Amino acid sequence: MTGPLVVLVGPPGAGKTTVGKLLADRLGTTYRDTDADVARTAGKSIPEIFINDGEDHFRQLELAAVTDALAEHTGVLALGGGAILSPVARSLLRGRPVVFLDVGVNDAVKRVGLDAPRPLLAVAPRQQWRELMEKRRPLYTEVARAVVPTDDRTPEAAAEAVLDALELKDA
Ligand SMILES: Nc1ncnc2c1ncn2[C@@H]1O[C@H](COP(=O)(O)OP(=O)(O)OP(=O)(O)O)[C@@H](O)[C@H]1O
Ligand SMILES: O=C(O)C1=C[C@@H](O)[C@@H](O)[C@H](O)C1
Ligand SMILES: [Mg+2]
Repeated sequence: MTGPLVVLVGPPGAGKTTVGKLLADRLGTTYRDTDADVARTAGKSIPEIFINDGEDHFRQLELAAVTDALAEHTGVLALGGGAILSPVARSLLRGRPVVFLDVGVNDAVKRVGLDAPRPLLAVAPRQQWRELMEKRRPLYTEVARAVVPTDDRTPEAAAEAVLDALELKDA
């Protein structure tokens, strides 16, 4: 099956974007992010899509972006945190080199607090993050070939662990 060399999944704050870019550099390949694809297609930011058009519309755009990226991209691909909610997306991920970047609530909330606004964590980040993970952990685990914990790990160390897990060290 052709397609991405690495697909990263995981909740907001897991470091998919940060680690994905490091991995692409390490592998001498390109990085693609379905969140960026969706924002480009819609011509607005993700928070704006959530506010103006609603989450359901965002999820439709996201599934189209995931489908296209899996068909076209051969480098490192980071999926939006909620992309795995779609059963269609999960079935498209079968047999792919998917890594679940895991993170606990403490590190995740610390990290997302430093970064761009996440619409799903805007009100009560800790509680919303926990609820989201309760529902999603089984889905991230289901699609993943490997799980890489990122708590107390730098993005560089997490990228190394992904290469080890997928046996891409000599790639
Ligand atoms: N292992 C890490 N240790 C410390 N900080 C990190 C780590 N990974 C990412 N970060 C920081 O956490 C923030 C969120 O990271 P990033 O945007 O890569 O997460 P994401 O998984 O792509 O989130 P989203 O699902 O919202 O796209 C950034 O400020 C980033 O610099
Ligand atoms: O976890 C989620 O549902 C999301 C994560 C981000 O990557 C974006 O796709 C958006 O903010 C929704
Ligand atoms: Mg990201």
